[in-house]
Amino acid sequence: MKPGAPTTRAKARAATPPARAARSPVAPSSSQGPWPQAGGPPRPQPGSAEVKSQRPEKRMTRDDMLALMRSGQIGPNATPAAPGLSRRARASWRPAPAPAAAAWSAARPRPPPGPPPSGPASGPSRGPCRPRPGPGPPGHAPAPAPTTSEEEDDRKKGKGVGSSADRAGRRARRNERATERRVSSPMPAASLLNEDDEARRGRSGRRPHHKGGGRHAAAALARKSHAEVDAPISVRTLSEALGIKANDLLRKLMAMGSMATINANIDDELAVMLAMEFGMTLDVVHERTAEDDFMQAFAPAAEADALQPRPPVITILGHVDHGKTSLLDRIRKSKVVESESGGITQHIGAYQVEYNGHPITFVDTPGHEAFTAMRARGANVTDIVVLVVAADDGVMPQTVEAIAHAKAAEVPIVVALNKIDIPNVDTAANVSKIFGELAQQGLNPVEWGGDVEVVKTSATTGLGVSDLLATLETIAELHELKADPDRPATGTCLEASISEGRGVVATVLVREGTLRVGDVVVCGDGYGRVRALFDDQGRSIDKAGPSFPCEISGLDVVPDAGENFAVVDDVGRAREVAEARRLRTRDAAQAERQTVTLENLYNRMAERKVKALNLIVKADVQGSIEAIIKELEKLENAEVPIRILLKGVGGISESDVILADASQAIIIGYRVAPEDRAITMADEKDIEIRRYDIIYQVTDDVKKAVEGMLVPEIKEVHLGRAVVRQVFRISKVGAVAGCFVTQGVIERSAKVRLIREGREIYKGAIEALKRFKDDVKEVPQNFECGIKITNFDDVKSDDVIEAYRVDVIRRTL
Ligand SMILES: Nc1nc2c(ncn2[C@@H]2O[C@H](COP(=O)(O)OP(=O)(O)OP(=O)(O)O)[C@@H](O)[C@H]2O)c(=O)[nH]1
Repeated sequence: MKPGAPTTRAKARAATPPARAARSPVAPSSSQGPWPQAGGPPRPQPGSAEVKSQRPEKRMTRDDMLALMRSGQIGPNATPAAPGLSRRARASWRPAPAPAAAAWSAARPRPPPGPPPSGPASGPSRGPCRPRPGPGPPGHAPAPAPTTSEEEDDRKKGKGVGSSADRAGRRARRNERATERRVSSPMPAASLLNEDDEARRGRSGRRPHHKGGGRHAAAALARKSHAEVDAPISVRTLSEALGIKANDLLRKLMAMGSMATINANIDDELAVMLAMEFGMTLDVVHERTAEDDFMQAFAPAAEADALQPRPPVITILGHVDHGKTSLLDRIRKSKVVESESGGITQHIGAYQVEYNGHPITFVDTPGHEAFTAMRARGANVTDIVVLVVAADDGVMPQTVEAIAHAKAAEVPIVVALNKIDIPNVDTAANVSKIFGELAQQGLNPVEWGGDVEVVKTSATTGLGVSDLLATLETIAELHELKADPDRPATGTCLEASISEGRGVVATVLVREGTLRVGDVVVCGDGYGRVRALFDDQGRSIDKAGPSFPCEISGLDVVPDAGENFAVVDDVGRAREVAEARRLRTRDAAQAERQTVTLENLYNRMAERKVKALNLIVKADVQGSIEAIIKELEKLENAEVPIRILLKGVGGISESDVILADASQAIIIGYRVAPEDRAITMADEKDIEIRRYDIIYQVTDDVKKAVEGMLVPEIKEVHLGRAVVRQVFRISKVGAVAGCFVTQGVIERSAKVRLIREGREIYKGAIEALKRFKDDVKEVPQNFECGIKITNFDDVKSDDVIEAYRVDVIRRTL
């Protein structure tokens, strides 16, 4: 990547809506003293109410800017009389919130006219930023304005606070810190130039002439070659930032194939390109969002000293029925497997066990193919994977898949060769066959000179289980797993659901820090204060440290499994992050809907003729929904699309029934019950609510329903042929063909086709089939018979009657 090229993160930031309104104000230092005003009202004093609502009141116009430049207050020749004029102050008529950047001359030498800077322009050349520090990393009090202590120190030490050199130095330091806090798009125009452009510019020292850039481009070059603009960028704000008439920008945009209006927002990249067209570099400044601050919580611990050993997180993976739950059961000496519906693990479970006085965390993931996504998550939170392979079955498709997940997570794998108690499986031949299968998947057993430990186990007898634990302990020790228990907790949501009486309950795995009752957490789109914490045995606990799995209640909405969570320092900030996320989720969903509408307009019109199976899926936990959806995806077919109109965690409500009624949908309740009113309404409206607690029953039923809706296949089966030898005309009956069956059989119920001179004359049914005077059901080859064709009397000698049957074949998926 070219230095300074836009990064994915920058793009993501660009897409992040600013959360300005709720941002914490910056408390100005008491030592700042009087501040030069840019013609605006007096600067508010620290702690005053005015400080708390510092928003731009008026954007600076180009004329304003020119007036300031003329007066010498800003610009390259700014006089020391206006040394502290902030960029914000330059850009808007409003009180400066805090001591800002020094004049251009102090903090950022103004780039000379001519070629814009090439290479990374994200360094000092990005220049001063307005001081708008974020509220600090989650879990911490908002950082004080960083200038305060230094200035106070200087003041106390009697340093020449008033000397302009000192002031400039301090301001430069402040600017550096402020730049670190600021989220600025590292997307200088120079980075978007292609090599040719750069080469051309390098040779000539000037930007190539752009047709249409015109006089204003030249003027811009003469005025300045670099600008900053706050996101979101409208044509108007860009025009003000660049000092180029909005009409010129609009014309240029049109030439670039983009229609816009003066108030339309344009994206960062386009703005940077537009600035380039006028020979300028542009930095897009994004207000630091609550999300940006929130994400800091996941940064690795800064202090190595703070790290302490933590329990390993071990995930059990493997093919269905190879004994994962039984093995974990044996390890826990509990009986989880007996409580599972249909004997299949349906949810992710996480447990902590003690071995040799050390805790080990186990994550049990279901082995059913439908739970691939869940398993993937399991592999991603884990330190070590135990791959359970049944000794009587060997490496199976989901074993291979599990290996892929473990490899993707780059974690060590220990193989538990389970069910070794089954007679005749612990033979050299069988074991070496399985070793071969493992080696084929890149897991070379230690016994074969590789590095993968294979431990023979029996969940039934307990054989080898302690060897397995000892192996895991050794590997964990080798990896020196550590975490900082003293920082605000972060971790992963493994599962979440709504529980009656407890509200949203999430199973989380703490990765760093310590989670406590009363902590405010953000998890996915949800937030809330942790009302209660429970361990894997359902016991109430006060806190959960690193690698500890626990259930939390108190979130306001059900987060998606796999979402990260972090503790933040107050509910307001948590709400801000969660609400911004929900907004983005909604916008994304809306954008998706719109895209579908536009892109598939014709398809959709055609679709109206197509039958579809509409479903509403309600389930106990998010993971179940994912699993059901994944299974249903396998039933996808062009003829009967399966439309999941609504999917959600929780019981079946009246509104679900209303939706089902309006859309002729079937409601699928997976391990949830309908509310009483929903049952009554469903009865009234004849809506089908189908309840399940085993996943394959859902898919079996949906499959049958889809198959029932497929247009059946119609197949003609030839039965026989008869030649008309003579025609009998009988009053009140009509023409009866006296025939000889030349091939096959003529059945009374058959359909017939009358062929004359090789051409089909008529297609119909047999009204009567007789042998002599008797009605018969069929007449075989080489026999004579009388055939009366329904509603057809134009039969002639030598006509051929072909009999056939129409089979309607139900289609399957
Ligand atoms: N003989 C024998 N049977 C075992 C052993 N381990 C598990 N089983 C049996 O194998 C079957 C499946 O065991 P589970 O523990 O449910 O298997 P699982 O891999 O967790 O299955 P899913 O949760 O469906 O993925 C059960 O009937 C167990 O009793 C073992 O070591 N020996």
